Amino acid sequence: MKHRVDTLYSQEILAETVARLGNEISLGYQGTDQLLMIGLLKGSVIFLSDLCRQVNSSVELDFMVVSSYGHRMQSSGDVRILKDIEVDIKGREVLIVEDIIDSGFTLSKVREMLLLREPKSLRICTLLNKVSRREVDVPVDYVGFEIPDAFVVGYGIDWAEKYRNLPYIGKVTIEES
Ligand SMILES: O=P(O)(O)OC[C@H]1O[C@H](OP(=O)(O)OP(=O)(O)O)[C@H](O)[C@@H]1O
Ligand code: HPA
Ligand SMILES: [Mg+2]
Repeated sequence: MKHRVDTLYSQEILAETVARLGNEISLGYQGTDQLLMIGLLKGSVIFLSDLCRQVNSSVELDFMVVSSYGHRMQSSGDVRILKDIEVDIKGREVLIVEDIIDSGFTLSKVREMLLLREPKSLRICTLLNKVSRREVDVPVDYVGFEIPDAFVVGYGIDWAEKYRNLPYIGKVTIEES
C-alpha cells in the first residue's frame, strides 16, 4: 500500500520524555526494595531499554510476548499471550511497560491476568496513549505522550513488522495511487 511516514516525535523529544518518565518512576518507587518492570514485546523493546536506564535504583526485568495486530491497522481483539513472564510476582511491586495503548484490549487482558497473581502493586507506564480509540478502560499511571488518532510507527512500534528500528515516532498516511 502506498504510504508515507512523517515525524511525530523526534529522537530528541523522545529522549527528553523518557528521562522525564524515568524521574517520575524513580520518585514513585522511592524506598521500594526491587521494582519489577515487565515489558510487553515486541513493541516495548526499545522504550523499555531506554527507560530502565533512567531509573535511579536497581530494577528487575521480565517480558511477555503479546500480539493482536499482526499486519492490520486495527486490533483483531484476539489478544494472544505468546510468552508469559518467568518470575513469581506475588507480593512484588510491578510496573508494566508498554509502547502504546490504543483500544486497550492488550493491557486490560494482561492486567487482569497479572492481578490474579496478587502483586503488591501493579502500575502501568506507556510511552503513547491514544485515548480517542479506547474500547476498554485501562488505568494508566505514567504517560509519555497523549497522541492523536493516527497510526504510528517507530521506536519499537511496527506496521506489519516494518519500521520498528526508526529512531523516532512517525505517523503513517496512506496515499491513494
Ligand atoms: O491497546 P491495543 O489496541 O491492544 O494496542 C496496543 C498493542 O498493540 C501493539 O502490539 P501488537 O499486537 O502489534 O504486537 P507487537 O508489540 O509485537 O507489535 C502495541 O505494541 C501494543 O502492545
Ligand atoms: O498506532 C499504532 N501503530 C502500530 N501498532 C499499533 N498497535 C496499536 N496501535 C498502533
Ligand atoms: Mg505491532
